[in-house]
Amino acid sequence: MSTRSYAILGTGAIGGFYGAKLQQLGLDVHFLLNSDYEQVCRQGLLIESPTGSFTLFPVQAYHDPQKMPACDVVIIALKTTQNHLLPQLLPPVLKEDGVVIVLQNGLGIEPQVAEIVNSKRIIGGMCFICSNKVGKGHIRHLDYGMITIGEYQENYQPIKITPRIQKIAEDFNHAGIPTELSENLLLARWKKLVWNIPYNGLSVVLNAKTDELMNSPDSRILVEEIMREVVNAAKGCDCIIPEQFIQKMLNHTEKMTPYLTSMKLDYDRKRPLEIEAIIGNPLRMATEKGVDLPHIAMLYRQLKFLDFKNRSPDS
Ligand SMILES: NC(=O)C1=CN([C@@H]2O[C@H](COP(=O)(O)OP(=O)(O)OC[C@H]3O[C@@H](n4cnc5c(N)ncnc54)[C@H](OP(=O)(O)O)[C@@H]3O)[C@@H](O)[C@H]2O)C=CC1
Ligand SMILES: CC(C)(CO)C(=O)C(=O)O
Repeated sequence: MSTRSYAILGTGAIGGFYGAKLQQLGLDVHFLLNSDYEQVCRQGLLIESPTGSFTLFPVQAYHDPQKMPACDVVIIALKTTQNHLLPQLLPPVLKEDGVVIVLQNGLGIEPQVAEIVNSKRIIGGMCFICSNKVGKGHIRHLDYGMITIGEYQENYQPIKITPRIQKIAEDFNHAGIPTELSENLLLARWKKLVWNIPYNGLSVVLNAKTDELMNSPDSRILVEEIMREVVNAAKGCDCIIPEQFIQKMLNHTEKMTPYLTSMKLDYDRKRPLEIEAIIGNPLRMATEKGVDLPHIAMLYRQLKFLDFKNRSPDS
């Protein structure tokens, strides 16, 4: 049994789910909470999942990172819109030889984290999961769960699989969370964006679930055109995604239970949207390499407009 300790920064849909699974395995897990803190201290974390529902109790819950122990592995599971808090949240919970795993959607977060901790201690993770926080301390896992993990190196240079990510992957695997290891984090992030940019973006702009986006010939064309732009953007950043990958993502989404993307859920709850991490940063990275991305640039401006309007006091 591993003796690694874990800190979860942001005990929501993914942090709550993955952290609870790791604790269920018997690992030492410490959870940072915001508005759910008191409820979770009293009643624990309720995890509903098709793979088995359970209540995690007791929970090592904290409201203040200064009161948390320094851990071997820190999982960043906040929304990226809260990442401005990381300079306060991260240093107290990370052991001197510990590592940070960025389990957030999007691109360009690891370089931001590298401004807080040494870049040699950063790992990126992409979650292929459908999970929602549906109430205080209440996580509903709907489908999937796999995580792809890759070491971060400055400027996203590819790097061989290291023993430390193998060990972390073993913890996840033993906890029932399938993992895949990647030697090229930048490529893995771009591949995830082939899904996230069209579906997260269009779900808000067109007010639609995944099945609606797939069933209308018009929105399906838009999805495909945007996916093609993401593949071109990735190519401009030296990441080659085969053309068949687009069809694979389309087929996969057709089979998915109709799903409201995380960006649409945030929009409906009038929360800030992860526009910069999911669309703005990739758009800027590829534009700097000279790639023209008219659909994505338009999607970015539309989302910025809608997000601003949605959260203005008179909306
Ligand atoms: N949900 C999913 O299926 C997937 C999500 N992702 C990505 O994972 C990341 C996390 O998303 P998700 O889990 O859905 O988000 P959630 O909103 O469900 O979880 C974020 C959690 O962070 C907490 N939080 C916010 N501020 C603080 C703070 N200052 N201190 C402590 N906790 C805080 C929130 O608490 P409170 O609500 O009380 O503020 C919330 O519980 C995102 O980047 C998302 O894009 C990726 C793949 C799938
Ligand atoms: C691809 C998906 C649906 C789950 O991995 C997701 O990332 C999201 O809703 O933001």
